[in-house]
Amino acid sequence: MSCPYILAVYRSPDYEELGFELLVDRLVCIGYPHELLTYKYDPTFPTRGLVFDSLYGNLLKVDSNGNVLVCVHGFRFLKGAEVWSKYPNKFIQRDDTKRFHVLNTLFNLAETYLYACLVDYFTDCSRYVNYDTGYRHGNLFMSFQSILQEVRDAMDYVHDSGCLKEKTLANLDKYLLKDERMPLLLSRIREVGKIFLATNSDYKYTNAIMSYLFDDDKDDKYKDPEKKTWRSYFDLIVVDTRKPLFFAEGTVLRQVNTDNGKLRIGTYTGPHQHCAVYSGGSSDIVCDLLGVKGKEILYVGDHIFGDILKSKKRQGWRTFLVVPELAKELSIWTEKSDLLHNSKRADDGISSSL
Ligand SMILES: O=c1[nH]c(=O)c2[nH+]cn([C@@H]3O[C@H](COP(=O)(O)O)[C@@H](O)[C@H]3O)c2[nH]1
Ligand SMILES: [Mg+2]
Repeated sequence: MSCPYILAVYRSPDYEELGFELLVDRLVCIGYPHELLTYKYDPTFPTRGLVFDSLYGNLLKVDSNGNVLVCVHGFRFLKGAEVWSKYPNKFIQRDDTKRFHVLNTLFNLAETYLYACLVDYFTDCSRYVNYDTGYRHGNLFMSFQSILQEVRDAMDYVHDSGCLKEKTLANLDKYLLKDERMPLLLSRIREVGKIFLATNSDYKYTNAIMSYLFDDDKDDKYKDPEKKTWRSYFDLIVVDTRKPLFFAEGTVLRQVNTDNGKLRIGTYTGPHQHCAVYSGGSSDIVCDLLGVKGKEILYVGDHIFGDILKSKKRQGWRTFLVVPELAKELSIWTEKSDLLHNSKRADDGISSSL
């Protein structure tokens, strides 16, 4: 199992809003205009899986074959002819990852909205001259490609510097959904199999989040000495996994000292110890430590590339992609089934009269 959005479900839109504000702060800090601070995160605009075209600065919704379904520049939706002129046959080569950046994860929602805000701002700002591939300000040219790079760097900064984690931990009730049934669910799964946790987060953050989710605080344990720590619900815990690298060569496996969160030096070579926490490693090491083969593993993740594709294609693991948005989509399909049915009938009617 991966951790964020699987075991730890962030509250939407509060968490994305926090990510967006930290991203804008970072951009302003590195020299972007202060006016950007006036943009407020709008959860109704971004959706997961959009593609940012770093040549023309557009956000695209494409189907699984690369056909462009929707194209938006800032907040302006392009009409059919405009889309055709930029994308011949209304089609893109999604494999061109230098040009097309796919915004796959729920962490990317704030980033998606930020691309729209930046393009909206620079397009309307009289200080900048608009070009097809970016903006000119005096003798400075800012390409959409450089905007992409700077936003990506800002995103990594927000994660790596710890500012997002710090704010999340300071207000866990606001940013995390807690489901009291989690310990029971994991206990039931463990009756029939083994459970492991593999997360890219570090131990300190994982421990804080999981302790909160499992009510694993010291006062409670004092009252009830039988109470189990969150770690006891797992057969194996690996942090700092660096997926997708984890599914290939991986990194050195080290043991975490759970008293102080520090890594023990040297590569861990001993047998697996229950309730121990490891850092790094690879999917092969997980199989060895648990004594299982690839196809015996069901891996639950929310990242179609980093979690699902890599584990399936490289290791033959069975996979389970969590797509929380589907619940909303399905309820729309159910609630509006009459409308959708009538619209299909009208379509069929038009086709048969042609
Ligand atoms: O540098 C980064 N740039 C990113 O775009 C990014 N997206 C997620 N994360 C971090 O990944 C961790 C979640 O990992 P898992 O889903 O594997 O539990 C969490 O700790 C996240 O902070 C990022 N770090
Ligand atoms: Mg994840």
